[in-house]
Amino acid sequence: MLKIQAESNVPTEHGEFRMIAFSKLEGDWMPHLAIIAKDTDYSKPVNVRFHSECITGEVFHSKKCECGQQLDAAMNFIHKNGGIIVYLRQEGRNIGIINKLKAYALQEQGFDTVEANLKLGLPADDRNFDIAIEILNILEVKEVNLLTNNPQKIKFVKDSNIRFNKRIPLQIDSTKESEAYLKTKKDYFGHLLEDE
Ligand SMILES: Nc1nc2c(ncn2[C@@H]2O[C@H](COP(=O)(O)OP(=O)(O)OP(=O)(O)O)[C@@H](O)[C@H]2O)c(=O)[nH]1
Ligand SMILES: [Zn+2]
Repeated sequence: MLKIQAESNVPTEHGEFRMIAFSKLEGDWMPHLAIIAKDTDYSKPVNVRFHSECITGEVFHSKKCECGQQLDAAMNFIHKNGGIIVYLRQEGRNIGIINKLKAYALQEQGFDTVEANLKLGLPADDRNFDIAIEILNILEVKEVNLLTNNPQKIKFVKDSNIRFNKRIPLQIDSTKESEAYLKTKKDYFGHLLEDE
């Protein structure tokens, strides 16, 4: 059973958060994390971001995607307005960093992000958000405002016991390197992205 393995306060550039590690196993090196703003009011809809891990974007500031900037924007918003970032160990839409780098190598040859996964015999997106729902239940969250552009994340909440109040868009301006990636998100996955 998924449970809280450890928790502590963490001061960050965006302010102080409570960080909680969730896993079935105590010795897990890659637990899912909840990063929670101090004054979060659970009696109102809670601002929640489901964020899938992206080491290239978040740690190394890759320009190929907007994950790092989305995480920063979400931390900023949540520190100001209360809420929770559920940080999911779903690197590369859950294909892992080795496969993501293989997919990037194919993208260098001209395949888009979806085609590259399919060419590797992998699904375009191998994620589900059941574990994020489980984490919200452990935290006793009843109703959410979801920070996302991804309709799949909204569907997972709507199909769960958690009430969906509204979506908060989390759009980052595209760059020349991320333009094609964002276009594929919109055209193939139906992401709710406004034209710039
Ligand atoms: N397979 C693959 N994964 C990628 C690629 N670029 C980014 N990713 C992964 O895509 C995921 C992006 O996840 P999220 O930030 O949760 O975002 P999302 O599903 O786009 O939805 P939003 O909530 O709108 O941001 C991360 O796990 C990245 O590692 C790529 O080219 N190929
Ligand atoms: Zn990324």
